[in-house]
Amino acid sequence: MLGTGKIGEALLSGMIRAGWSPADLLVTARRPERADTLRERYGVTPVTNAEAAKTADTLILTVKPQDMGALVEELAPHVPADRLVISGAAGIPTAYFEERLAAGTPVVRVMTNTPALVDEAMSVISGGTHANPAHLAIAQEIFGGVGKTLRVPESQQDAATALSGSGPAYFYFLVEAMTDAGILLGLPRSQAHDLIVQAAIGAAVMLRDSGEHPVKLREAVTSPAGTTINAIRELENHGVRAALIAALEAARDRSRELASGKG
Ligand SMILES: NC(=O)C1=CN([C@@H]2O[C@H](COP(=O)(O)OP(=O)(O)OC[C@H]3O[C@@H](n4cnc5c(N)ncnc54)[C@H](O)[C@@H]3O)[C@@H](O)[C@H]2O)C=CC1
Ligand SMILES: O=C(O)[C@@H]1CCC=N1
Repeated sequence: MLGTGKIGEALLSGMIRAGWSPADLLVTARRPERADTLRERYGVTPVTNAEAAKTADTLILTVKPQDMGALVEELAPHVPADRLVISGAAGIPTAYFEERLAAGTPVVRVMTNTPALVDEAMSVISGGTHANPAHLAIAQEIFGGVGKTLRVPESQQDAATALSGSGPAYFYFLVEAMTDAGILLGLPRSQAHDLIVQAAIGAAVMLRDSGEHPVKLREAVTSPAGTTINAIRELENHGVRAALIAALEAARDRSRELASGKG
């Protein structure tokens, strides 16, 4: 794991929960204190990027897109062409790595999300030019340990980033806003928070397990001349549906921009 920050640590902890031996996992970090923390917390071995490049079978790059150029430049002289390189960065295409690493290097691009911390990630996987089914299977095994995986053509990665990569943030934002609404309606903050979080969990499980379309689920909540339809009318009046479509389009566009190296 190279660049073990929030996503790298979430994946690392998930791999250990899924049965990977810490003795088989190498990590790199920019700050020595961070490396010490990872060693103490997980029993993994901190190494330099160059050491990882030379010795690890699979390199998982989890630095920010803006830091990827420097990392790949540092790795390039050391990575043998038979090493699998997995990038977890938003925006950056597999071709970026193929152009900078040894000819024929297999590259897999994965967009995961922070619920990897609770084994409920959604990880979207695409292979580059030299990634064969065995390479994709390795990525699927690693990320399958922290949640669901889906293989998509790389052309869909920016959209997937907007939907599931960033997706948890939208739900946290909604919970925050609805908790504020609870305050306005006179509930204590902690109670408002608990009510909304449990409503979110209940709705998420219904969405996953009921087999019903979201429209049907919403209709079942929306009684004639009842409370819900008044709320829905306000959401439509305020253009919330259009706002969400525009928001995800903006996230998709930013992912595309990151590919072109815009910091
Ligand atoms: N945070 C999220 O929800 C998601 C993030 N991602 C992607 O994951 C990547 C990492 O994001 P975060 O974990 O949020 O960022 P982060 O900043 O928490 O982690 C990146 C880590 O890489 C380290 N680093 C940077 N350059 C390095 C180098 N040359 N050598 C060693 N370590 C280095 C930094 O010190 C930092 O600890 C990004 O590319 C992002 O697009 C993907 C899905 C979701
Ligand atoms: O905001 C970001 O750029 C990263 C990628 C997807 C989620 N977080």
